[in-house]
Amino acid sequence: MEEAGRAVADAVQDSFPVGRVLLLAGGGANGGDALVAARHLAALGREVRVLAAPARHPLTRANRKRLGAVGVRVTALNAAAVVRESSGAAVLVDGLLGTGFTPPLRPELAELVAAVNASGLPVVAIDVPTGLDATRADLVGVTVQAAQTVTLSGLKTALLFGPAAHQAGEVRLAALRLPVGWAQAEALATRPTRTDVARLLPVRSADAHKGTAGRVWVVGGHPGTAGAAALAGMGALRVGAGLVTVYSAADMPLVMPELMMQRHEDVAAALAEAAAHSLPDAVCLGMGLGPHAPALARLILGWGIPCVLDADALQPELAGLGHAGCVWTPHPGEAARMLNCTVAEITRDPLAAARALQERYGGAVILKGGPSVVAQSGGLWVSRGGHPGMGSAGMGDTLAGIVAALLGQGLSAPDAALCGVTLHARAGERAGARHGYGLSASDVSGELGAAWLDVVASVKEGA
Ligand SMILES: NC(=O)C1=CN([C@@H]2O[C@H](COP(=O)(O)OP(=O)(O)OC[C@H]3O[C@@H](n4cnc5c(N)ncnc54)[C@H](O)[C@@H]3O)[C@@H](O)[C@H]2O)[C@@H](O)CC1
Repeated sequence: MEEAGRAVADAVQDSFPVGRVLLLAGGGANGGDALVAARHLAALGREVRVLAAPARHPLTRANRKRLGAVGVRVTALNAAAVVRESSGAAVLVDGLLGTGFTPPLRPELAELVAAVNASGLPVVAIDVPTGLDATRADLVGVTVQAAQTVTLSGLKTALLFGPAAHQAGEVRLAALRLPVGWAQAEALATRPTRTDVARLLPVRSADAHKGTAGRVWVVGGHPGTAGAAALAGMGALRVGAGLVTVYSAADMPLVMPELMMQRHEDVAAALAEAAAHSLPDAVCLGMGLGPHAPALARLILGWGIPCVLDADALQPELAGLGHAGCVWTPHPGEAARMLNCTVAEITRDPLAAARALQERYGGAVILKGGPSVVAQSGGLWVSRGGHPGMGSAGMGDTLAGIVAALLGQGLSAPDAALCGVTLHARAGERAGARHGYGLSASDVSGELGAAWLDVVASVKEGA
């Protein structure tokens, strides 16, 4: 609690260095953090006002005494006091409820939340804004709208995804030194930086050639959806695959002359024949593939080589067939089909959904979204970056091709998944800066080379 409160005081001092600070403290440990923060802010010479509920937690009680001992007066917490004390304050610290909140909010607390939101003050929330259930990405009722949330120990679902994340504002992670085992389950997701990702990217030797840079097969497209496979092929070429061949039952648009096109009425037979000759380094399948996708997925999974399963290849009948080298890339709708649940259940807790998909299907999983979650047997990673314009057709096809190309260049499935979402997001930011919401998947492909260079440059910049 001492470390938590100090981290909150530091954040307030950093972001709102002048003016009076109004702190609201609930009766639990979240309130205790607020009382500690008040003591540290007072020690920094800040003018503080503290409104507190009766302390229920023993450490909260102790910290209330310590605050009194340094001369800070604590006043009873109620909505009228919040309105009164807001006037003239520069910032409000929300320490009403944290992870101990069980919805629904009791009426007296709902009244306090309404008063906080009506105050017009910027709010720094401690751990999670009051009214958010830390384990859910949706809203469960009235919630404090924070400008900043200082979260303790680890990231929480509510701070990463959906409408809940909008309530949290800018999220700062205060890494506390806690005894092993104190960290909560929801803190297990980590958010690698670009520098972390840069260290995973493949580095070529000077004598590299097209045969050593990864031979990738793209299996997709059907009359009407041929472009999906073409986009995956473009994505693969733009992150450096040496040779990319597209197998499809449909005629392909000539998007890049470097893509090799194989059109076959019977794609399964063509693949089997080619595989008898030699297998590629990686396969990417499912984009616009249509009804034959599950049978083709079984064939390709049986080869045991690195592969990406996307779109039509994301079927419940393939549960348990994944191996260490495969990456499944569902969006929430496909994830719901794979887990036989509703889309709302997926988006309410993407971390749990990604974990469940990985356990059921094997290999690594990219649950796509803003942000995406990468699940692998060792844990969960949450992606950074991206652009809202990326919510358009074909973006997932591009990502599938990117990940396949990285697999083909020798990355493990989890590393290819993490590097893939990072490069895709960075390319989306670059293309989004030029095209805004008019962004297309081809635009993103065009920025992949520059995105790769940005990620590599982050090591020098320390980003
Ligand atoms: N997890 C960690 O590693 C740490 C956690 N700390 C703090 O501890 C907090 C959790 O503390 P607590 O478990 O004491 O819980 P909280 O302080 O979040 O909430 C407990 C209080 O909420 C009330 N409450 C619960 N549901 C309610 C509802 N529906 N309507 C109105 N009131 C409701 C309870 O009666 C109780 O008084 C974290 O959010 C964080 O701020 C830090 O002090 C230290 C490190």
